[in-house]
Amino acid sequence: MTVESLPNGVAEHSSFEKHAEKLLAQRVVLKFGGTSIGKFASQIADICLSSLSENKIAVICSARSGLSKAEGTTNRLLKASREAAKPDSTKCDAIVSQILHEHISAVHFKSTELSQRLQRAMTTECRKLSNMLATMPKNGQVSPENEDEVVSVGEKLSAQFLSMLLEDYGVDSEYVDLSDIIHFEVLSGLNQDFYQDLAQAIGRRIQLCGEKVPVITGFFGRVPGGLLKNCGRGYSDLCAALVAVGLGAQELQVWKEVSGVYTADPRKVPTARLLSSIHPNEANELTFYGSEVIHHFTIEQCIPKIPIRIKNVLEPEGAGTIIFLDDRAKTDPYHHQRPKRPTAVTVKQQITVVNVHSHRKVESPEFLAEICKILARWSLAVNLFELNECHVSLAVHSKTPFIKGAEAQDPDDLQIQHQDLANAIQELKEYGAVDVVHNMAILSLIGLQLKRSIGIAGRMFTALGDNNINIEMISQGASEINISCVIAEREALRALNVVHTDLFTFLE
Ligand SMILES: Nc1ncnc2c1ncn2[C@@H]1O[C@H](COP(=O)(O)OP(=O)(O)O)[C@@H](O)[C@H]1O
Ligand SMILES: N[C@@H](CC(=O)OP(=O)(O)O)C(=O)O
Repeated sequence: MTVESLPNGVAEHSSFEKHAEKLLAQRVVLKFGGTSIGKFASQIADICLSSLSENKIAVICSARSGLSKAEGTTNRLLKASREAAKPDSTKCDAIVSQILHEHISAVHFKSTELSQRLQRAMTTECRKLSNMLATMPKNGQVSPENEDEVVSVGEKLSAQFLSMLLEDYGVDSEYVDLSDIIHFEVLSGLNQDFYQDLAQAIGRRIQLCGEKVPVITGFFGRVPGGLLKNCGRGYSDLCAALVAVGLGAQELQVWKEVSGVYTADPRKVPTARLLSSIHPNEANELTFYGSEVIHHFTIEQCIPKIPIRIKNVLEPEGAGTIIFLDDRAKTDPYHHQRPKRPTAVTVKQQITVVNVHSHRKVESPEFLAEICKILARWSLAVNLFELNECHVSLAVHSKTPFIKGAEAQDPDDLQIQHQDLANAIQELKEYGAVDVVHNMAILSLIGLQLKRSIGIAGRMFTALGDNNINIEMISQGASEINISCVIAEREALRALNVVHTDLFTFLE
């Protein structure tokens, strides 16, 4: 229909134009986390409706969690896959029944027909899961491919749920399963070419939905070597980024239960302030050093093309925090002359410090090379590294650092990681005297402005010293936007508040 063919005057014309604009407009991609889907499904439906009135949208879902991620569907599925690999396990059916029961009890639709359709679809999905678990090899090992296939059921269930919920709200929607989207050749591993091809494949698949709102699994496969193994938990953020790139979206919105990125974790620092924007490098550094607001692969994929906005499902009208390249300097000529201050402070707990004093039986370069080889052999990710020719101090996280939501990991995994650390320490002893200090934390001050400011590090260390907080190790310079130090874990919360008060509240 053309504008001229519209039967009546201006009102129709403007509503037509609005419709045409919407058709031509780039999409907004909305990603919802598992706990939000578990606790706030009706708010999510309202958010989608409100966004739809202005934009074309695409929706990505993580697997449903009840009250916490630790008790969420993904954790239950991981447990089921481990159980299925045992020769004598009898627990799989009970886990699958519990997952199905939790999903079915969350369905409170107006339409009985839709409720029944969804219940049937979810029952079929869980029956397929049971069969899959029953036929898995019983050799105590779960292959990455089998683990992925089991875990993907979480996102399949939640995306089907949300798609039908939107239907129940009168929105024409389509469930999109990306668990078998990879049908192109993966030539050399999961590099940027792979992610580019994947984003294009995802974009093509979603375009098939036409005018329907795509509700997409936050899980994509079949990833060579496994999605979980390659990307870790929190992969739905990455999936959302690829959807956004594949669609050339105008913005990726990651909806959470916090209003955005704050100057410190708002659950730990009551005076923390919401940041209206944050540079991608700062956001990545925050994620790595304990403020896991978003999986860092997400940022890598979206930036510089697509801005990411963190928003709160419980406060949808808030602007949230935008993660994008810093153009404040362009729009605000006085930006660089203002008092230099850090952007945020964060703390990473469960750190072990390992000090190795060389017994000088090998030359210094060999000593350092051997230490690095041992760390690589036991897959230990070192958060801080301090060295001179015959002494090395390492701050190691007892959990794999890039895993968002690592606190939700299974105790078995943690046991393996502790064992890896113990094995590494044993090998390090061949090269020197080793002492190990457990129960430490890394406190990090983060900000692009740090490289241009004088005296901030001194001020941070003085604030800690004035409050009798002992500093075990200092790192400044490896990253020019981060000043970190190691302190006792029992002081972590107090240190965070002390530094926040001194550098964010008083440094105005
Ligand atoms: N600087 C920070 N700004 C905002 N949230 C932070 C920060 N540091 C840590 N967090 C924590 O990150 C979490 C992110 O929100 P949440 O909705 O709980 O995550 P998810 O969607 O992964 O379940 C919150 O628990 C919050 O306390
Ligand atoms: N369900 C997956 C993926 C994910 O991203 O979860 P969430 O969006 O709830 O953090 C996990 O638990 O890791």
